Amino acid sequence: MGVIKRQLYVAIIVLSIFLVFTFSFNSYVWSSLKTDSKLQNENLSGYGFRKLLEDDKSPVDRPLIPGSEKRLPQCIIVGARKCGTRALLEFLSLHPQIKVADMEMHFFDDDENYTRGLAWYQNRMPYALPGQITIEKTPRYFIAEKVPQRIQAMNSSVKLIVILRNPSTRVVSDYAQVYANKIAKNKTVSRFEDVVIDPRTSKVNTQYKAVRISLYYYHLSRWYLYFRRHQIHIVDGDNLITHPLEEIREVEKFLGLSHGISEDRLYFNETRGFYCMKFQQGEHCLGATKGRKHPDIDPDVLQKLHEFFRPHNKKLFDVIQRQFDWN
Ligand SMILES: Nc1ncnc2c1ncn2[C@@H]1O[C@H](COP(=O)(O)OS(=O)(=O)O)[C@@H](OP(=O)(O)O)[C@H]1O
Repeated sequence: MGVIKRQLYVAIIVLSIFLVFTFSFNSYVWSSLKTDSKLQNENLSGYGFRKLLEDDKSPVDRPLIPGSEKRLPQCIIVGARKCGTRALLEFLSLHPQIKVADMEMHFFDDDENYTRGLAWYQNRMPYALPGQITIEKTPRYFIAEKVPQRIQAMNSSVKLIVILRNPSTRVVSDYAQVYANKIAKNKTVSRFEDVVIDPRTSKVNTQYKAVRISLYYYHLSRWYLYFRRHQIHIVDGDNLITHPLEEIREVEKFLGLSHGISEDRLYFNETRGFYCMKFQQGEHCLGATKGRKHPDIDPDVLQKLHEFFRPHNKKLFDVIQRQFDWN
């Protein structure tokens, strides 16, 4: 009788272990399948895109799906500020082989973040499947002294994207952004003409930060100290506004990807005056802080700005062996 009882106990234990294992395995497979189809939808639907933006505002870690992992970016959009970095990042997020970090990371330019280490940075990246390229953008990287060296220390063969637009227009755009922020905080604001021209000399105020950021040659030279030419792709920010697909095709080529964003994913939105994106369930334009109306500027001041930038632009064109129509 004792032997039968013992055998019964053993059988019950073995059966329980079997049931627990089967149940856990099934729920794992089921949740993986659900997450997998969610991931595919993310690149296909408006819901997925908005979800991506929501995740950005309250970063919730998504469950790990088999084969996907958070990787350090293989490509970084390093700037320049107000040149179309957000538009490019969002357009690229439509590509099935690209995963973008929606938030600006400020890892390499912020000492406090940098000391948190690469594992911290990596953990803030989106999950990506093998073969997908992870991209982040932080426009301040372009002008921050320590950044090129730090990025090189992370990965000396990383791919970098720099977007440049007419430097004078960039100054106006920069001013418009700061102006809007100040107005929102009830702060006093100065006229563009008063900040961009030094009243003592009547020349362009080279201490004005927005002017300094537009000295592209100066900043880009630092990047060329750490990276080879073929690692840095320059996007024409003015053309990105009017012919985004042309610039996207060049970026796809630079990243070694085939065309993954069809023409019908972008359309010109008459109300916004900019290209927006189409999804199965809707459309998405960039937020109101992109594409602000620029103030009317005194033409003489604009002319002074153009003339100021001309020699700097020439140096830039010599270095990048490419011309832009910025006059
Ligand atoms: N499709 C589309 N929609 C809206 N805006 C577009 C688009 N493509 C390019 N741009 C231009 O992007 C400019 C803002 O640049 P950034 O995104 O780099 O700005 S920021 O540095 O991140 O604040 C922004 O500059 P402003 O027009 O001066 O606001 C736009 O001209």
